[in-house]
Amino acid sequence: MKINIKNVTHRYDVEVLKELNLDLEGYQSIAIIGVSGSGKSTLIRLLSGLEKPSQGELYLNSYNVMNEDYKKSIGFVFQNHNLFPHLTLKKNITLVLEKTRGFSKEDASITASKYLSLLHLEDQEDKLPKNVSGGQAQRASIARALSVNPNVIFMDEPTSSLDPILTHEVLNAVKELKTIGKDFIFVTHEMSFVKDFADYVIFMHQGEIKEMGTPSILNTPQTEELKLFMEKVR
Ligand SMILES: Nc1ncnc2c1ncn2[C@@H]1O[C@H](COP(=O)(O)OP(=O)(O)OP(=O)(O)O)[C@@H](O)[C@H]1O
Repeated sequence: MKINIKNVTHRYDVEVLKELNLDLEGYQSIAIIGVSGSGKSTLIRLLSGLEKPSQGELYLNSYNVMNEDYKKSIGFVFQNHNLFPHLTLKKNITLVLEKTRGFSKEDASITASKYLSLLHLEDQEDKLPKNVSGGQAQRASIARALSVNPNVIFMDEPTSSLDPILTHEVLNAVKELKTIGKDFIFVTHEMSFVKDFADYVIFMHQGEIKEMGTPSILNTPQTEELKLFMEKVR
């Protein structure tokens, strides 16, 4: 994928991203890491077009991310699964496909089953979110994000609400998606997942990109901030 960030500043009550510039091309799976409050979620929300920057512009694959066509070409997985509680896992997907993508009932059903199976949920599709594990619900929300056939999938700490076993289960399922030909941009605190899945890493610190490069930067930090971060997460 190709990312171009031009002079982006974002503020809520204070400035959380500061004059960010970035030009990247040729990576398929980009991890954004950093301590809590460093601006990772803000950056991924801006890149996905969920929020508009206070200043500056962001482009993904040459689309301005505020473009409505762009927004239809991406999928987003939130920290919590965000499924409709009153709908089964399968209905959570078919509803989106029918209402926002114009799928017929039959096509929506076939597509939902296909992606639920890909995430190993074929025997759970008729259950409500409250009747499956947190890991299964999060896998269903990944299936939902994939079902609209996006070019890029964003994941904002998809395992932050899960225990270590469920985290492992969800991340293993994501690793299996490496070969499906999609691009991924994700925030995570799981460094082993970064090493296994990412082909590029962006390390944020206090609203700035402090270091970036292939995952090997994690083994040889050049800045004191990344060195300290790696000591904390190890
Ligand atoms: N909607 C908001 N309103 C006001 N301040 C916000 C909002 N969202 C984030 N912030 C602030 O912006 C800063 C960066 O937050 P952000 O969520 O991007 O960091 P993060 O690195 O993703 O943190 P975490 O790992 O805890 O999710 C923090 O100081 C946070 O309190």
